[in-house]
Amino acid sequence: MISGDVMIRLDRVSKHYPGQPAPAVAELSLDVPAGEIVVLLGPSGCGKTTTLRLINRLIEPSAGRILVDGEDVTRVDPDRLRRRIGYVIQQVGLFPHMTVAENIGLVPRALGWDRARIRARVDELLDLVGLSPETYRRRYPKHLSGGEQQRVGVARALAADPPVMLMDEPFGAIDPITRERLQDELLDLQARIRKTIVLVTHDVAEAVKLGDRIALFEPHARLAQYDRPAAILAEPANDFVASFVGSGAALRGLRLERVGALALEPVEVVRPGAAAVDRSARAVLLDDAGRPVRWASAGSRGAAGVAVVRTEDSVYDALDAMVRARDDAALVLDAHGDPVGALSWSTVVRRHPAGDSSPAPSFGDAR
Ligand SMILES: Nc1ncnc2c1ncn2[C@@H]1O[C@H](COP(=O)(O)OP(=O)(O)OP(=O)(O)O)[C@@H](O)[C@H]1O
Repeated sequence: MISGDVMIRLDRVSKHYPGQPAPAVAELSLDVPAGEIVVLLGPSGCGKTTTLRLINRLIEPSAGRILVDGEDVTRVDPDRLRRRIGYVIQQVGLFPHMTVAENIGLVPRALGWDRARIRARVDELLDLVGLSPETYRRRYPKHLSGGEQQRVGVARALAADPPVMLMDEPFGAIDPITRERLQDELLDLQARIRKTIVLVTHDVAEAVKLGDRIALFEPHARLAQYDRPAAILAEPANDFVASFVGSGAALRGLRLERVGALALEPVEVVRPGAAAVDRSARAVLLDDAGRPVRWASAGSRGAAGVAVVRTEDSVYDALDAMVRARDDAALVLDAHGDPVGALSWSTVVRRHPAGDSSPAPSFGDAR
């Protein structure tokens, strides 16, 4: 490793395509920490794909140095380099005449693994990306949905367990619902495998959701800002960044805040057949199985049931649940599913953090 935890270092890297008036990438310096997802975000033509392909030497730099795990990539044999760097692209690029198993097993075969080891690895990877090996290993790419093909593409990139993954608009061609699901799956996967991932997108929402850090480019790969998503949304470095992240930035920022970080109001739990005792607290009526049925107190009136969220959910999800329940508060459950308080709309809007200035949640359990 270079210093600290840097896995990829771009050091004043430029790429000037022959015949082009301006460089596609100009003197770009960027450190990618090990185990993080760094998103390259920016308008079309700003050099995101060029930057990505410089890292695995699909494109050679005109100037500057690129280090992967401390090694100058121009000094490494390209085949050896690419085995250490998984690569996932929008068009997936599965070979149509090969089965899913053969596609995933490409790199292990090139590495000379024996058949039993390849087969075991293929099944392990299919499981990892949520595809049943029995169902999928013998299928051909044309018999898979776009989302399934994308999962196979990810499995193939992971085949030789590379420490680094490059993903170029991996979910670009996928419908919005499947796209959300694949993004969630990528985050789940990353929590388990902790790769260093560089991912290209031009979608701000995707960048905010997936990125541990976002590198936001202006045209010609000029780095406008490199920071945590919350910082980019809250404190854009210049007018370009502010206009690129757009007017929905404040709302998007709520996806990054957890319900548990805000002050909750006390909730009284009322069991079937009992009445609320504490008139000052919100009371929620549970059914025999302990599921919330409706608010039992004055003040809160979910026209469409009780909005329920968990402490680890985002504040954005809490607002979404409130809007759907047509209510101004959501019941908050802990990781065990037990009620710990209520989050009110006004707390979100005024953003009261959890702390000693607010009343601690308290529970009357009237039976
Ligand atoms: N092989 C090439 N030869 C000449 N110019 C190229 C080549 N590849 C890319 N370019 C130019 O380099 C610039 C950066 O392109 P690049 O594909 O890296 O941008 P991008 O940010 O990934 O764009 P998009 O989001 O549209 O994919 C563009 O002006 C593009 O036209």
